[in-house]
Amino acid sequence: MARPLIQLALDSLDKEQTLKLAKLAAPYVDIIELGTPCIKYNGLEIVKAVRSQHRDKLVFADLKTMDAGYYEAEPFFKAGADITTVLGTADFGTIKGVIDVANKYGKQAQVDLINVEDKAHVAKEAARLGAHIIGIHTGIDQQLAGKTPFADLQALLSLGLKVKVSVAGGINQSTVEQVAATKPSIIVIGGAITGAKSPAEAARQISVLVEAVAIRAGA
Ligand SMILES: O=C([C@H](O)CO)[C@H](O)[C@H](O)COP(=O)(O)O
Repeated sequence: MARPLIQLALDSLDKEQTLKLAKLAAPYVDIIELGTPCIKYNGLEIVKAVRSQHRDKLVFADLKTMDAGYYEAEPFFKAGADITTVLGTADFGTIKGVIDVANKYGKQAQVDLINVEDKAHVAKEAARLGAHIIGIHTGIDQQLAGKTPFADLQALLSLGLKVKVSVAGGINQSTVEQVAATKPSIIVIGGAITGAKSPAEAARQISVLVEAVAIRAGA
């Protein structure tokens, strides 16, 4: 089995701290995400900086677009982002706009199902519109209320849509094997790496755990 890609989520407002964390964890991750707080604070410049420092990684701009999809996402693709996000709670016209502009640049649009009531309906429609990735996402505030993404991930995967599936929401060294075993395309890890005493070691541990699950599944 091809292992899921590992996405490092960077949610700090501090540009230097963001670049430092990206550098420390880069050897162990496939995708570097500029999280929504980071993108709102630092804008296009942080995308350009990460793009130029990590030519071999996918750069993810977590715009969480809610309106004017094509118009909002285009400058981020031009700046070097490979993937941008649009909210599943947005109008399908907005979602289509982000998909269209992603296709124009040979990039990818991710539909984030955070706070979406009928996830199956939105996921099916997003897939029909040509979304490249659909994301199950338990947000930071939802995590504080004790929620996890695991049941929603199973439900989305069981739809069998022809689209990549990403999962985010408080995943750490204790839960990443259980998540990897369900075979999502992308596993997002934020706080478990960025909040660790040694972010590089935490990222290394996670990559070893994900690799081990893939090897066991292929055996
Ligand atoms: O997308 C995120 C959040 O909504 C803030 O924008 C996080 O990057 C995502 O949840 C991953 O971080 P962890 O939950 O800390 O793993």
